[in-house]
Amino acid sequence: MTEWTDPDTFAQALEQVETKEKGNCFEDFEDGDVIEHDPGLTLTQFGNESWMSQTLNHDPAYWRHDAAAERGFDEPPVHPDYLTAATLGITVEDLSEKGGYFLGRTDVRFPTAPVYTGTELHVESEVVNCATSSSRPEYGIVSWRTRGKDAETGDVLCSYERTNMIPRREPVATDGSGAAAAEGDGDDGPELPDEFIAPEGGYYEDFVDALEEAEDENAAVAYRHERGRTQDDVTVASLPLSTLNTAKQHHNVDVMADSPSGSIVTYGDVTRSTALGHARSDEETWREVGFDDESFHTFVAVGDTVYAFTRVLEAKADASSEEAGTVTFEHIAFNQDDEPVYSGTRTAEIRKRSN
Ligand SMILES: CC(C)(COP(=O)(O)OP(=O)(O)OC[C@H]1O[C@@H](n2cnc3c(N)ncnc32)[C@H](O)[C@@H]1OP(=O)(O)O)[C@@H](O)C(=O)NCCC(=O)NCCSC(=O)C[C@H](O)C(=O)O
Repeated sequence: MTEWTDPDTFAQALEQVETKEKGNCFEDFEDGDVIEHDPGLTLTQFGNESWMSQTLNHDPAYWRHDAAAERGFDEPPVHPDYLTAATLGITVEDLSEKGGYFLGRTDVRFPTAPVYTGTELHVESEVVNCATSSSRPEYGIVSWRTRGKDAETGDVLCSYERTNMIPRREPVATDGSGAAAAEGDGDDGPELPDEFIAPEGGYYEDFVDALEEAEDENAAVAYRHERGRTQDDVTVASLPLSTLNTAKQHHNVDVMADSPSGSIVTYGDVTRSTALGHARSDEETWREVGFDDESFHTFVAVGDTVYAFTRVLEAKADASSEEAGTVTFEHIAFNQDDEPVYSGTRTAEIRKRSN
């Protein structure tokens, strides 16, 4: 028998054989396609606690039965960030395993809440838009509407619309207008207010008071959170794989050496959940309502530290419980060089001070 493990022979064999490909390229998606994702995942207590502990989401209602009961839950529920990350993770093999960067997401909602551990997740996605990238000929831009359902009841537990850059099989000619606009628009951005106000505490009333104070002056309610989380092998590779996220961006250093990031990068949902964990540690969260206009601005890699900045946009008395009001925040995750890496708006019910 031929000794195929002789290095020269093996190199020739590797060049000549077909590669059994994984994932899809831009050309494989068409508007209106519906994809039922084969991987499923049971939302376990272990998965939930691993996600929450590593992203510093330590709200006791998700960890302790007494704290859960006090917040109206039957038991510590599945954290919405873990549910969102698991819903997306299951879709990766079909949608983004080829190596497309996660650019943004909007309309993240939880129609059936709370969700408890032991629930089996079944996920489907519909292609809602396929666009040419005007700046990157080797990529297209694809958006999908995704729904994560309870496999037993069919209830939608988490839904959102996500956009990724997806590699093309064949690069196309582009007009380069995206890159040109970015270089030459000369826009310095909006001016900052004269003053920044931080709420005194983390209750609903603290946000209302701070917004009222800001209204009287040229001020904004905005502050940074002290905690940071340096990215390591667990956050970069283990957490995405625990959600069945097979994107090579998170665990294949060899392939990623030749990519725009040059190395493996943190799963967008880890970056975002970590920043949200920092923000939540400075507030009295009651329930998560939803997330919009999420964008990933630049890569986060092993050794980078994820910090968070919060701007309070609005506070309204209406909420699902009299114990809470509703607050809309803009959260910005940033790195050790103060570069924004993620931004998005979040609407959450925040507990009122008890009388
Ligand atoms: C990915 C980048 C390196 C691209 O940078 P750059 O080339 O400078 O271009 P732009 O950032 O302007 O964007 C490229 C085109 O994409 C469009 N875009 C950008 N954001 C959105 C959005 N939210 N929705 C729709 N379209 C968007 C721009 O308009 C550009 O279009 P065009 O001009 O026509 O070409 C850089 O953006 C970057 O580094 N981003 C961070 C990416 C990242 O780190 N994501 C998280 C990690 S990857 C991941 O989590 C994968 C995940 O597992 C999964 O599988 O999804």
